[in-house]
Amino acid sequence: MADVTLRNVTKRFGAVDAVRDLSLTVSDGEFLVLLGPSGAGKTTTLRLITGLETPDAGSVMIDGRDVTHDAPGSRDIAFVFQQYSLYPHLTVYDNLAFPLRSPARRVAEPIIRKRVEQTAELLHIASKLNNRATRLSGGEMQRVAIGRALVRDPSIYLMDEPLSSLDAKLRAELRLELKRIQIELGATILYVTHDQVEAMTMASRIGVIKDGQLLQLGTPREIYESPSSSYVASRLGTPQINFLPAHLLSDVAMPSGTETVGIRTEHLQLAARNGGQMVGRVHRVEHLGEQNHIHLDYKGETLVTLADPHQPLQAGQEVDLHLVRPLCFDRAGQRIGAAVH
Ligand SMILES: Nc1ncnc2c1ncn2[C@@H]1O[C@H](COP(=O)(O)OP(=O)(O)OP(=O)(O)O)[C@@H](O)[C@H]1O
Repeated sequence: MADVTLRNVTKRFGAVDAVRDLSLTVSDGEFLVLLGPSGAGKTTTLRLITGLETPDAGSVMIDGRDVTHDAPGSRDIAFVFQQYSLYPHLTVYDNLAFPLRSPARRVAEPIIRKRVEQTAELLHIASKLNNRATRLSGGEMQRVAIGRALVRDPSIYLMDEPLSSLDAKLRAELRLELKRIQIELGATILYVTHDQVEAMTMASRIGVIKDGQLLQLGTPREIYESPSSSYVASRLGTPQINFLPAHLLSDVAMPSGTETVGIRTEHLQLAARNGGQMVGRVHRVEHLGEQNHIHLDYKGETLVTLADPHQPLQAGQEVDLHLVRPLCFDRAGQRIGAAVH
């Protein structure tokens, strides 16, 4: 496989800066996930790598070679789209074989057969090879779409929300399989999504992107535990991180300049009233099965946290709140270090 580098890449569409001065390296064998909301510039970034778009500034390198102005076909990239993009009139076998049968490749049929069968095994669709593409479930179709990228052994795989059209159960299954396959093949993958669970579970590193800018790049753990800004902190974690204005926490020691305190569920301990400084009132208890979501009122603000379902908490009850090393942010939303408690 290969590595891919974007150097100070900018792409504008009229007045819109779809990608702004973006620099990023996907290392050989890495599973890098770009995480961002709709319109963040994720698809444009992938299209710039494939050559379907040309940057207004900056360069794209594959394995140290500047490919910025090379034709898409010469870049040796496989792209998996959000939609299945299969040939409906062809069998699964022929759909998988299609990329290998291009006249430019001239791969011999016995080799094609071997590659197609290996790929089908890898994706657990070997028994479906003779089905027409339309005679498959959604999950099977998307496996074939992924398989069409995998048969080719390209420099890099680019994946644009390939699981987003599937139901939750299939998504969870394919997440695991994609990660397994990536490790088995040692594949280099750049995967874009707005789904934090996909990013957390599959990525070697996550790049958080917003308005065409890469805000932070790091391992899932780094991004979760040490977000550079309140925006990045809000992209990961369920329930979402709570933000409180610092002036409501006058008894908590925190670095100077702290304007907002970010409180994840693990930063907040609830205890029976025992004279603590911070008192919250349980507003609502949501039963989710293995855990409860607790909605608390604190000085007119709402905090949502997780609690053990056996913890006896009821709406209307007052509880002591203890903060454990929450995240502190300045006026601009930049992180300035955890509160000392
Ligand atoms: N061909 C185009 N012409 C004009 N504007 C475009 C074009 N392609 C993308 N844009 C704009 O560029 C910005 C980034 O779009 P992009 O599709 O890269 O975002 P995205 O993060 O992939 O979003 P989504 O998750 O919705 O697919 C958006 O504001 C979009 O409207």
